[in-house]
Amino acid sequence: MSQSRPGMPPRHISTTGGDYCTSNPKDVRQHLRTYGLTPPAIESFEIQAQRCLKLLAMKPTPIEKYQYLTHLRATNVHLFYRLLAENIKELTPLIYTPTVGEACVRWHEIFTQPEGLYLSYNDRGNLRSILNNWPHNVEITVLTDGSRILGLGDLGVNGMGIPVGKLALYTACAGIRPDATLPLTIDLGTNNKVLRDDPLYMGSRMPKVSADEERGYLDELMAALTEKWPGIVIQFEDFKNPFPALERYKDTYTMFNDDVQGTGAVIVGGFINAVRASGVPAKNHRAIFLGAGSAGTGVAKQIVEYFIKEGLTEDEARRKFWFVDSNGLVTQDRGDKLAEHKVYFARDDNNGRQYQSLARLIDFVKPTILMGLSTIGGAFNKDILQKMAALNDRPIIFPLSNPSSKSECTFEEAVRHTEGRCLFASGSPFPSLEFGGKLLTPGQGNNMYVFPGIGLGAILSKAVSVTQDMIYASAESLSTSLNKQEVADGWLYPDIRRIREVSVVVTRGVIRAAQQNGVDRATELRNLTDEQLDAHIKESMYDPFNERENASGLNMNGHANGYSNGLNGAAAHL
Ligand SMILES: NC(=O)C1=CN([C@@H]2O[C@H](COP(=O)(O)OP(=O)(O)OC[C@H]3O[C@@H](n4cnc5c(N)ncnc54)[C@H](O)[C@@H]3O)[C@@H](O)[C@H]2O)C=CC1
Ligand SMILES: CC(=O)C(=O)O
Ligand SMILES: [Mg+2]
Repeated sequence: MSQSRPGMPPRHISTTGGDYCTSNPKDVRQHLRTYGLTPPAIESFEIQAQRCLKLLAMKPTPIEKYQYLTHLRATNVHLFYRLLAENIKELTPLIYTPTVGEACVRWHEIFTQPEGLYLSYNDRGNLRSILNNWPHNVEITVLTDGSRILGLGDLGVNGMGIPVGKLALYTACAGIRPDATLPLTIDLGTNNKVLRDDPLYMGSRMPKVSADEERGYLDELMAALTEKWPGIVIQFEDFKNPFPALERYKDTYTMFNDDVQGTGAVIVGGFINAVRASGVPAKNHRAIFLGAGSAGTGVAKQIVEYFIKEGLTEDEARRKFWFVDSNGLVTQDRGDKLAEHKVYFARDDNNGRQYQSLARLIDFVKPTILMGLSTIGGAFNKDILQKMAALNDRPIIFPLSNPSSKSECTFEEAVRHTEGRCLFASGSPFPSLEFGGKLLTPGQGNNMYVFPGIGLGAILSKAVSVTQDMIYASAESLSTSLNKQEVADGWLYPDIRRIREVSVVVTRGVIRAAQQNGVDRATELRNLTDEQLDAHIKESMYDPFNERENASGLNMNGHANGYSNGLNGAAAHL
């Protein structure tokens, strides 16, 4: 790894096509003094991409492919994003769920280079000055404490893979410039003793600090981030208990919680289409949720809002949900102290019966909808799925836990055990399959369909806060973003290959909601027609294919992209 010179961006945070990029023309090579240090050919993107894809194919396992792509991003950021743009469906599972899950579990073993900022509990009092070490102007950060990474539990600072992966999607899906993104992991200790005892673990070896200590630390961090980068959008991600911070900061900072709010929005987006396709009116639906954590209750809260818009009273809407957690059906008389976020949905009509088994609860509730946000892989077994099929023409089955190993069922299981009749979306991707002479394609109910647009909408509108209306607007916009073919094919979510177009629609909805709520500071956007606003959104997006714009990126900080004077940083793939 080559070192940066003082005052220059560290080499590991690539904002360039790379000093040794084989597409650099002769004059750039001369300017960089790299002439002769790369093979003579001046290569097109297509040729470089061919080599990258060949190299990728040569890597036998997903984690090796992940490592290769990490290396590519670190050494030639524009090539990485071009490749991603052209192969988004194939590459997303490698840089995001499911592979990012394995990468986080093994982060301490596979770590080769820093890709974000780590702040520790011992750094308190100095957070503002440490932020100065970050060499770029930041517009958006994804922040985790690693305490609930996907459905994999507390992974401490190993959780860094999540901010890195989410922000790569911000760039790929919503065109936020790579150098405007900050992956941020706070090390407040971990309750994962196995990791703490592992000599390779790179975080502090103490148990997680108390809730009071966490609050004080986050207060300092939020103020520091906003002072350093006024207008920064802060996305909280994969906190075991995200509710206190969301409640505390939502009205005073431009922040949102992706697991509670983003997930709620993405599921409502697909759910609106599923309800339509089911043929059952909204008022006749009944939902069982396996898992009553931040994501489960976040999703249900947003669906309540949808049901209210469909004409139900809030109480009627709330009573459409039966939540099951690790202690069984969530009821008011269960005998344990319910966490605050579950109280709203706790049942009082269980006649003293405490349902422990999902199968028996299905017999009792006769649900039209089964949602999984429980982290329990395989929980929707054959018996459960067949019960749903027996009760409904088009059962809505959403196994949303991540990564794939934690999915409550696979697409294939859902299709086979419902005779191909289910309306399906999962958190992690599953392949299409042939059934009954038809090719069936699963929906992916993953917050990646909305968080890029929520973030970009907040940035462009210069929102002072991220309101509930902005979140809901992202859901509604997503539900309208399917094209005619996707609707005709019965899809619940648009094709991921159109994610950039979808992000424009979502971003526009978010900006309009910010304007209606009066939280926008970019008030000049209020006068734009939708067409003009779409054009403005597209224009603001980083385009890895735009040679001109990216060439000026090469000159960031007044330098051509020749920071290193050694060969160590040479891109092995080029
Ligand atoms: N598809 C998507 O976009 C998203 C998916 N998720 C996934 O949702 C899952 C849950 O996330 P959070 O709600 O934040 O976690 P959490 O830890 O807050 O909640 C997990 C819930 O599952 C329950 N649970 C655990 N074991 C159970 C069992 N045997 N039977 C029934 N319930 C059980 C727990 O009691 C708890 O209520 C994770 O796998 C996460 O990856 C989260 C956010 C977005
Ligand atoms: C997708 C996501 O945010 C999660 O599984 O936590
Ligand atoms: Mg998450």
